[in-house]
Amino acid sequence: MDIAVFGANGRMGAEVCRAVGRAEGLDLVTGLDYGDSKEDAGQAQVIVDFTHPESVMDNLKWAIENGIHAVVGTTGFTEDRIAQVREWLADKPEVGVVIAANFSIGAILMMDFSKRAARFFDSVEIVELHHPTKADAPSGTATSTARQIAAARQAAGLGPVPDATEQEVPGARGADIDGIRVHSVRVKGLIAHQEVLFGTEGETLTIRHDSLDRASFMPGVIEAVRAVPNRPGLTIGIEGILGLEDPTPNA
Ligand SMILES: NC(=O)C1=CN([C@@H]2O[C@H](COP(=O)(O)OP(=O)(O)OC[C@H]3O[C@@H](n4cnc5c(N)ncnc54)[C@H](OP(=O)(O)O)[C@@H]3O)[C@@H](O)[C@H]2O)C=CC1
Ligand SMILES: O=C(O)C1=N[C@H](C(=O)O)C[C@H](O)C1
Repeated sequence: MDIAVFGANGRMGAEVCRAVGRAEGLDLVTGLDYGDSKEDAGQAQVIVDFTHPESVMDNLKWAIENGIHAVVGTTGFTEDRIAQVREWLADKPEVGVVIAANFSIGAILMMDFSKRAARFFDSVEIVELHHPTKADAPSGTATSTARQIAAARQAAGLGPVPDATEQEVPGARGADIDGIRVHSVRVKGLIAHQEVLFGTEGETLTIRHDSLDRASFMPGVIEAVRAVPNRPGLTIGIEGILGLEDPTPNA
């Protein structure tokens, strides 16, 4: 299968180019970076996008219009963006698009465990920690985790998180995503890490995941690349591709 990588000179794109090069049955036809013409990617059956939230929609529109499947790791997928992608796909129902905020198996399990734990705890906050050159805050993974926890709390009939939100300094209590507090740390030496802290009377539960190397994302990316031609339409997250039940929105 012929693959083109968008963002090929970036931290993730370069790793994906190497992973595709090693994967049996996958051929890297081209790696594109900012400003490159997309023409060479026209030969590909699947594009993989790890670019920038400001670039990804143009790339995706182009791929769908040209009948090319896409695996997207770039973050920044709001509900409006997801709706836009669905609209483009309506005109090309044979095209498959997989969008996932995180391709690492450990991170996917961390989100899954957090979703399961959500209904048992009154308090919950998320701390995401990343390398200092990350383009966005909060991370796509933290946003997705917060949304999934909020949905699980609502389904269980829990009210809003009861903890104090007063702050003398703006930002001290983090961002509010669907009622869940999210704190973003940017520190040199880190790659991608997240803690979900739950609390109730007399006990806490902390679920932590660490990506210590970008290699952690590659098995998920390669699985998604192999799967996407057989999954027309939009797939959010790779839970279904990995055989985990109950895929939930994680834009
Ligand atoms: N889903 C997941 O599992 C993961 C997702 N990510 C996400 O992936 C994205 C990229 O992260 P990262 O690799 O660290 O970022 P980098 O900045 O290292 O890489 C992005 C690359 O994309 C290039 N680029 C920007 N626009 C375009 C375009 N239109 N066409 C082709 N290339 C383009 C940039 O070029 P230039 O520098 O010239 O602008 C840069 O080389 C982020 O949104 C990040 O959050 C990251 C890790 C895992
Ligand atoms: O930019 C990164 O590095 C990462 N981005 C993704 C996100 O925003 O969640 C996935 C992972 O956290 C690494």
